[in-house]
Amino acid sequence: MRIGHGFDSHRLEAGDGVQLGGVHIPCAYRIVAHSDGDAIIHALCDALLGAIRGGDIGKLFPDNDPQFKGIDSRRLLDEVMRRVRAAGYQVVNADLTLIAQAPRVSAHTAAMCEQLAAGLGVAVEDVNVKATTNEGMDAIGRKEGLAAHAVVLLSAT
Ligand SMILES: Nc1ccn([C@@H]2O[C@H](COP(=O)(O)O)[C@@H](O)[C@H]2O)c(=O)n1
Ligand SMILES: C[C@@]1(CO)OP(=O)(O)OP(=O)(O)OC[C@H]1O
Repeated sequence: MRIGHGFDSHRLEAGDGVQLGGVHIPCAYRIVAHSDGDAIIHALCDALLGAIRGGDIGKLFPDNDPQFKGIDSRRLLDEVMRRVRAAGYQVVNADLTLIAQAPRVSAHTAAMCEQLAAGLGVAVEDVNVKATTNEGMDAIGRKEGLAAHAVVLLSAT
C-alpha cells in the first residue's frame, strides 16, 4: 500500500465559468492558469505522483510548454495514471477537498466523482469530493482564489 497527498491553488478573476473535478461550472469567475486550471485534478495528480515517488505535475507538464496551454486536466490525469499503472499500482480510493468561497459546488460534486472515478479506473463509490469555504478569511475568503487537497491510497496490482 502507498499513500499520497497533493495540494494546488489558483487565482480567480471575473469570467463565465470554471472547470473543477472535470466538470464545467457556470459562474462569474474564471481560473487563472496555463492549463484549464482544474485545481482538484491537479491536486489529485500530485497525490498520485507523490504515492509513487513520481515527481509533481509542474515537472511533468511545465507551465511554459505550449502543448499544455489550455489543456483539459483530465488528459494530465490520464498520463499520471499511465505512470501509476506502469509502477505496478492501482487506486484504492481518493478523497478530495476544495477550499473555495466561490463558486459553490455542492450541486456538482456527484458529477465530479463520476469524472474522477473514470479517470482513476475505480468505482464512483471509491471517490469522494467535498467542499468548504474559508469562512470569508484571507485571499480565498475574498474570492481571489481557490485551493484543493487530495489524498489517495494505492495498492500493488
Ligand atoms: N465552494 C463551496 C464551499 C462550500 N460548499 C458547501 O457549503 C457547505 C458549508 O460550507 P462551510 O465552509 O461552512 O463548511 C459545505 O459543507 C459544502 O457542502 C460548496 O458547495 N461550495
Ligand atoms: C498544470 C500546469 C501545466 O499546464 O499548469 P497550470 O495550469 O498553471 O497549473 P499548476 O497547478 O500551476 O500546475 C502545473 C502546471 O505545470
